[in-house]
Amino acid sequence: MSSYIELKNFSQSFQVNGSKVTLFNDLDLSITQGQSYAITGPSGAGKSSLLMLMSGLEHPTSGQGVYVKGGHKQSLEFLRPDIGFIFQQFHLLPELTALNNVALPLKLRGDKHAEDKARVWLEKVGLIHRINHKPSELSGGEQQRVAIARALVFEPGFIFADEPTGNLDQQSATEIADILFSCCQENNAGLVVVTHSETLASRAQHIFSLAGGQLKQTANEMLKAVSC
Ligand SMILES: Nc1ncnc2c1ncn2[C@@H]1O[C@H](COP(=O)(O)OP(=O)(O)OP(=O)(O)O)[C@@H](O)[C@H]1O
Repeated sequence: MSSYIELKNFSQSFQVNGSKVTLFNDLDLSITQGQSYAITGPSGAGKSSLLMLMSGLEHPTSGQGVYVKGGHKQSLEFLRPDIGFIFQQFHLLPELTALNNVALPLKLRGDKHAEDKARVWLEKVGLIHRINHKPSELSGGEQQRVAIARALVFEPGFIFADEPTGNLDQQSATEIADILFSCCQENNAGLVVVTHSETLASRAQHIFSLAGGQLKQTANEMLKAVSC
């Protein structure tokens, strides 16, 4: 039975200098393990905010969010140990080698085989020859490969990626997208990608556009045609 995340009637607004700013109202969305999703939309539409809400790391102004695992319904806070994050700026720890960056989530969970498992993941993302390099000694594309390995090494049910190719040239972006989608598929992880790139979005099975507070599903075929 696949796990899933369900958001119902999600609304988010902020008080800025005494006036109310509404990002979205009554938004509904379901994310199922093993499926891939892209969220596109203009700058400031609330895509990153939505990612933080669906991961349970922030709370909506109103609405219900549930995480259903093994048929058991629980609040979104219980999702935290079961999600991996990937960011545009990589966010690797600068003092640690690639190996230790990837091993860290396992070490924090008390896994005695953390480094062996990290090595396997660095091999999967094509970086076995760079395991002792620190982030400053790696290219942007290599750092993002480390970040993907770190996000997936503890086999979470869901991966949330915020502009994962935003800092990369076209060739590195294509390579990173290949690795990200294939690794998530191999691990049966649900993948949610927030992006301005139509090329990246078109790889997802489900594509949404967030604009003017409305989340709308886009026909994948249409976007694929545009991005070709
Ligand atoms: N805590 C907060 N208080 C006030 N405003 C906020 C807060 N968090 C986010 N915002 C505002 O919400 C809006 C949406 O931000 P968000 O980063 O989610 O947009 P985005 O669609 O991901 O944009 P981009 O594509 O540029 O990254 C922005 O105008 C931001 O300033």
